[in-house]
Amino acid sequence: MGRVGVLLLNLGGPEQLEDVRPFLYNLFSDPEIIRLPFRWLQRPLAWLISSLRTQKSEDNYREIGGGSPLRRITEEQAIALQDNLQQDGHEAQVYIGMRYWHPFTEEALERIKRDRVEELVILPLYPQFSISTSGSSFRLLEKLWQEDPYFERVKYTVIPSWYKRQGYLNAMAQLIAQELDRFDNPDGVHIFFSAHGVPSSYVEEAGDPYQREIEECTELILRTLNRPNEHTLAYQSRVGPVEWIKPYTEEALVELGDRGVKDLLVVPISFVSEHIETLQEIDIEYRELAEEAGIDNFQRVPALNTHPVFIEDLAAMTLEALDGPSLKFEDVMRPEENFKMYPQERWEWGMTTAAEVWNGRLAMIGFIALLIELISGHGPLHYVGLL
Ligand SMILES: C=CC1=C(C)c2cc3[nH]c(cc4nc(cc5[nH]c(cc1n2)c(C)c5CCC(=O)O)C(CCC(=O)O)=C4C)c(C)c3C=C
Ligand SMILES: [Fe+2]
Ligand SMILES: [Fe+2]
Repeated sequence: MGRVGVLLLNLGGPEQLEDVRPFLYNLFSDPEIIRLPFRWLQRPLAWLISSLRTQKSEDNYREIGGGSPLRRITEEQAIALQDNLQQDGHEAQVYIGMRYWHPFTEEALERIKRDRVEELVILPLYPQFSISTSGSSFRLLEKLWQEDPYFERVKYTVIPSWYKRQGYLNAMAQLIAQELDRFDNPDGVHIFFSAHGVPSSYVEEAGDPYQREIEECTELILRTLNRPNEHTLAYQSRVGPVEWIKPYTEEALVELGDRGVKDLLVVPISFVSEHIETLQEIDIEYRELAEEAGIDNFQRVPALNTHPVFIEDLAAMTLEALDGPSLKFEDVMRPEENFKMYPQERWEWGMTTAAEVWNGRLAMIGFIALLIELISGHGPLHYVGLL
């Protein structure tokens, strides 16, 4: 066996407040996050949306100490995985490739090349697959692979999702059981699974398996946990005006409060590290909302981070991937090449859905342009260098 590497993929997060705006710009420049009918619109729109969202995002990051802990935790996971493999007699270098912030995927590939890695396992730190997360990183990797002939030599395999693995399920069940047992009446606690949402069109039109995988993952965790508690699954972190998959976490919490639920345990399930959505959105915003709705005892299960059972399973997954058949970028699911996130496919005259969508889009662009002009004294054409 040649030199072995493991590439951990993750989203990345701003490490300090100054990073928030460029981080958001990178995120919204990704066509897997905002898909537009014209490529040329991507960057101006990314600039616009990131500018409009920076203040709100900065306020959120300020509430958790001024930055995301994602890099630190992912580095700890990488070290723990490398040590675990080494203790079992396997020499492998673990690399981190973030999609929207440092260390970027491009930097990881440079290191992999410099170290002359010959065999590589590509392991996204997302248990479930989504076009917007693992799919986006795979698409970028495929492009980088094609651009550099060095990578023709690298034998690689991709792990698309891994939420069914018993080691992961055991680690999740252990964490939940531990938190349940802190309540006075553990069996009476309502378990609330909160997953990061995606726009409904990803699932309904692009065939993103994300929602199905989240639902199946929830069932598998509950089966492993083997407790009698009632449960709910809902989706958090909606952004923008389009419809996202339902139920929404904020609505589900209010409904449970109205039903008289007093003890609630939140389980974040689409991510394996603490991040802004757990530390700020769940621990601060949703807690406040739940308490207002009458839920007196609101607790959360910590993210897996470097839980030893989880790290052991990442190591086992790596070794199985090295021994098993290799899976290429083109083998892992992705949307149709020219798929559009909005409902129209074919133009028809009259007040059709397509016409309404276009009216809405043009009105929105006009409105935003006006807003920018009012705030800054300069119009958008000035900013993109056209005036
Ligand atoms: C599996 C997890 C995630 C999915 C699916 C996902 C889709 C998705 N996200 C946005 C927009 C934003 N995401 C942001 C931060 C963020 N997203 C995830 C995970 C998933 N996103 C994480 C873990 C984080 C936090 C990283 C950190 O800094 O700790 C943000 C920025 C933060 C904010 O302003 O709230 C945005 C914006 C979309 C549009 C989307 C699906 C299309
Ligand atoms: Fe996100
Ligand atoms: Fe959020």
